[in-house]
Order: sequence, then structure tokens, then C-alpha cells
Amino acid sequence: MLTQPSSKYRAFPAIALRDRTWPDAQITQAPIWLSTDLRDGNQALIEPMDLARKLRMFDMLVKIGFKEIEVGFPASSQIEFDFVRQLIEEKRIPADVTIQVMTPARPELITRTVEALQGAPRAIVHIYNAVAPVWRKVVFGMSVPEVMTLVKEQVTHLKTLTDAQPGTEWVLQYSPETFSLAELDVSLQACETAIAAWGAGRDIILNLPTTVENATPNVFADQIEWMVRKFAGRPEVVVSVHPHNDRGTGTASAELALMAGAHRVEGCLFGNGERTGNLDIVNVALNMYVQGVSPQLDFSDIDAIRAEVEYCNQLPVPARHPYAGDLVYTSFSGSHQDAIKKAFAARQDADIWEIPYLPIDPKDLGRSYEAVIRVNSQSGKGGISYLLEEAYGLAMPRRLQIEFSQVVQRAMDTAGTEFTAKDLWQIFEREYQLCANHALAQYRVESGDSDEVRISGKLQWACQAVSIAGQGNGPIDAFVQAVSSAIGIPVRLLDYSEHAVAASDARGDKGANATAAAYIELRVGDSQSLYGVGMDSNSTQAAFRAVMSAVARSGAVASVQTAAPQAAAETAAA
Ligand SMILES: CC(=O)SCCNC(=O)CCNC(=O)[C@H](O)C(C)(C)COP(=O)(O)OP(=O)(O)OC[C@H]1O[C@@H](n2cnc3c(N)ncnc32)[C@H](O)[C@@H]1OP(=O)(O)O
Ligand SMILES: CC(C)C(=O)C(=O)O
Repeated sequence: MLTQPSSKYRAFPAIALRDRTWPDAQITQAPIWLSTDLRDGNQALIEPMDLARKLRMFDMLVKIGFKEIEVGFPASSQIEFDFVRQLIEEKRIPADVTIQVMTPARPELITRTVEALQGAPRAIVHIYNAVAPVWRKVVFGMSVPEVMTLVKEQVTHLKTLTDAQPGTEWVLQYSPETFSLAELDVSLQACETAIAAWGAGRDIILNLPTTVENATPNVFADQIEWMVRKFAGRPEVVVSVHPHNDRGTGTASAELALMAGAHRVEGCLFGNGERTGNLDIVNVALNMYVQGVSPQLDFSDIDAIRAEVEYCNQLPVPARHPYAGDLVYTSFSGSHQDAIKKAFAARQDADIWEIPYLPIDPKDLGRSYEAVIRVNSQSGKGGISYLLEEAYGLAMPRRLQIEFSQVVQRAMDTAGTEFTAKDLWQIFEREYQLCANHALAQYRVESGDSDEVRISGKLQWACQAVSIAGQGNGPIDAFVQAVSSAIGIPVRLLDYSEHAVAASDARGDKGANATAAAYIELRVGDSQSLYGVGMDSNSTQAAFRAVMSAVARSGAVASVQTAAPQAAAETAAA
């Protein structure tokens, strides 16, 4: 790497446009979109699309809502020519869609291009020639006047050919290729030359590319505003932009160009195209969508579109690709998950979308919320409890969430992999002994005249029958007291909550018939407080199970085996 890149590279100069207005502009409506997937995208593929793939791509572009589609470069090869013919002859082009084809400014290629379009109701012929200094000097060996002569002659040639086919409504698109690298007055002169040769007042698209990105997007915006001003008040002139992405700023270039007054944007789905790609139309369109502006393109089944594009291009769309990648709606990190979970809980259906870390509702693109939160070693209680709530209907109290996330963290440290909702459920079941052999064999709850409740019965606990008896100010309190005297250790009830669980949510073995989940926080002896969880079709029994779960987790269940018979006998005698 050079320590002094200035000895090899130089910055593109700023544009002298002091009264620029684009920084204050906003994008408030969709531009005319042109998909060039079948041309600029196709010409950049390792294996260009065959006819079948081209047709699938074309049909999908129509379905998405593109009204202008560049379908190829008919003079380049037989397959490109045949594809255009097939679209026209088989009447596959909907009435509200216009096809566009591209040709260099070379007479024999223009002639062949027009031949390909015979019988099309409406067509855009796209002629290009590079205008920037290096191309003039190295590629064409032409002076600026010679470049203008080329434009004049070739557009005139096109006009002659198209005038001879009046059954087609012809539109010229002229691209001063390498526009962003060229002197503005040279580009303007080339555009004016094309307009004059085509015929003043006739429809024309001036397509201004960053053929190779060469500056920050604000420079491109200045270049576009400069050009747009020159064509103000000429409704027959559509100013189009065609950004590439060499500096990774194709999207920004298109957006700033729209703010600078461009009417039309060319690009490819997911940014396929030469080198680092063309402008990603999905990206710009959905950026617009999340600003509340309809892009007039339908990406409501983004995964199907992505799969089709991957099939046609035989190139993958990366997992981090804006809006479409596999991982772009997934949060692994704890603080993101916590914020998302809270925002989902607070959200009402008609609310403006304000979910942290999720700029768009995945459902608007046909994605589900399932992948929004995924748990690995970077996750915290928010993500863990979100997954258990979504998949298993558990609404854990906050301190239980904290307690259980430490259990998960320990398991994660050992496993080092992602945990699914099912993995978490299995850890939860094991930790809170939901499948353990704790059961209330038989019991009786009596309430007398006072507020006191008495409970007596038999538990199946730690593989043995244990008699219990106790009293308290409610069934749960009475049960806690009964268990406390059974194990001979003071047990204090700190917190209790429960909720109904939808049958379909409770997927664990024990949960299959559960309609209630209970969470009980206890202090057993001098130990730290801890939670127990119980699930049962009966809510009181769910709470009793939760008490047994907490006591068993405290380790005090071992004392049941020695202390219980005696303690129970004493309680019973009293
Ligand atoms: C920015 C862009 O994306 S431009 C993309 C263009 N797309 C493609 O090139 C894909 C399809 N292209 C092809 O199939 C072929 O290149 C063809 C059929 C167009 C031409 O093939 P060939 O005649 O073999 O020529 P080749 O591709 O080498 O083109 C170079 C010649 O065209 C000239 N040329 C290049 N661009 C243009 C242009 N826009 N207008 C006029 N002449 C041009 C060059 O100066 C060179 O001329 P020279 O031979 O006198 O030096
Ligand atoms: C608009 C045309 C000429 C193009 O593909 C480009 O400049 O990248």
C-alpha cells in the first residue's frame, strides 16, 4: 500500500454550484424506475441468462410493477436479439410497459437494434458513448468536436431508421457514458447535440450515469442539479440517473440525485451489475417506503423475489443485504432484543412503526417475526424470554427472566452455539423440573370461618410419598407452610404470579395439557431467593407445583427424605 496515495490518485474536483438547493429537498414521490437487470445486470454475470431465465426475470419485473424495462443489447448476440423478438412476437409486453434496448453509437449496431424492435408498440432506444477525458483520449482517440459529430451522426441514423417504422412510438434515451467523470459543459453539449439530432420537442431521456463512482454523492447531486437546471421548462426531457456502486454509495447517489431533481432512476434488483454493481433499486425503493412514500413497486414477498433473482443471476444475495438478507431482521445482542421486545409489547396495531432496530416491519415484505430475535452468547434475558413467550406462551416475571438468563448463559458458555426456542424450552423444563416426578397425589383444602386455609395431603416428591399439612392465609400460603414443615426448613413466599397458557403454546411434555403457568419466588432457609415454575390444567395445582419446583431447586428436597416422615407426623399430630 502506498503511504502517499496522492502521488498516484487525485480527488475529483468539487462542483461550483454555490446556490445548490438539493440539500433541503425531500423525496416525496416515486421516480420512474427502469430495471436494467436484463442488460447491465446481465452483461456482468459470469454466465449471462439463457432465454428461459430472461423470460422469468422479465415476468417478475412486470409483476413487481416496473413500467420501463431494459431488456437487452440486441446487437450483441443472437440470444439477445431473439429474446427481444420473442417478447414482441408473443405479445408478452403489457400495454403499460415499455421495453428499452441499448446500442453503442455505431451505425451497423444501431441498424440491427432497430430491426430487433420491429412491431413493438412503443420502444426506447438507448444510445451511449463515453464523454470523459480518459475515454476520449484513450478509447476513442477523439477530440470534443469529434465526439459531438459522432453523437449527431448516430442519432440522425437512428432517427432515419425509426422514422421509417411509424407503427412504433419511439423514444430516444441518450447516455453520455462516464458523465460523472466528465466536464459538465461537455456532457451538456453531448445531450444538446442528441436532442437536436433527434428533433427538438420529441420525447427524450437523458440518462446521466456514474459509470464508475468517482466522488462523494454530494458531488453527483451537484452535477445533476446543474444539468436539471439546463432542461427546466422542457417537459419532453426526462432526466434519468444510472448510478453504480464502486465507492459503496450507489444508493446515496440515487437519493441525492432525486433530491437534485432527477425524474428517473435506473438500476438492478439487489444491486447486481458491473464490478460492485448497479444501483440497488430494492434498497432505494424501500428506503422511500420507510419514509412513508409509496415506491410504486411491490416487494411484499421479498424472499420469493430474492430467490428468483438468485436463480436468474446464479449469484447469491448476501445475508446482510439491506431489506432482503437472511439476517437483516435478526437481533442477537441482548440490548437490541430487550428494546425490540418492549416495543412490541407497547405497540398497538394502528401505531406508526417505531420498533427499535427494525426500520421496517418485516411483515410488509412477507417476512415473519420468527427470526427477529435469535439467541446466542451475546443475548440477554429480553431475547430469551421473548422466544419463550412467542413459542411457548410463557410470560415470565422479570426476576425469573434474570435468573433463567444466567442458566442459559452457563449452557451457552459450554455449547457456544445459537439456541433455538426449542433448545431454550428444554433448558427451562430441565432447570425448573417441569417433567420431574413431583405430583400432588391427594390433598384437601379447607377454609373455616376465619381467613385461614388448611391444607393436608400427600405429595409424590423426589420419588417418595410425603405427607403434608399446614395452614396459611390462602391455599398457596398454606401449601408453602406445609412444605416448610415437611422439610423442616423455614420457607418464605416472596412473589407469585400466574397466567393462562394457550394449549397450542405449551408444547412441552408436561405442558401438553397445561392451561396455567405459575411462577413462585421463595426463600428457602437462609439461601438466596429462587424461582419455581409449575404448569397444570388447574391453576392452584400449577402454583403448588411451582412451590415444589423451587424447593427442589434449592436443594432442600434432599431433606424431605429424612425430615419429611417425622415432620409430617408431628404436623399431623398437632
Ligand atoms: C457502461 C456500459 O455498461 S457499456 C456496456 C456495453 N455492453 C456491452 O459491451 C455488452 C455487449 N457488447 C458486445 O457484445 C460487443 O462489445 C459489441 C457487439 C457491442 C461490439 O463488439 P466488437 O465490435 O467486437 O467491439 P468491442 O466490443 O471490442 O468494442 C470496441 C470498439 O467499439 C468502440 N466503442 C465502444 N463503445 C462505443 C460506443 N458507445 N459508441 C461507439 N463506439 C464505441 C470502441 O472505441 C472500439 O472501437 P475500435 O475497435 O475502433 O477501437
Ligand atoms: C448508462 C450506461 C451507458 C451505463 O451502463 C453506464 O454508464 O454504466
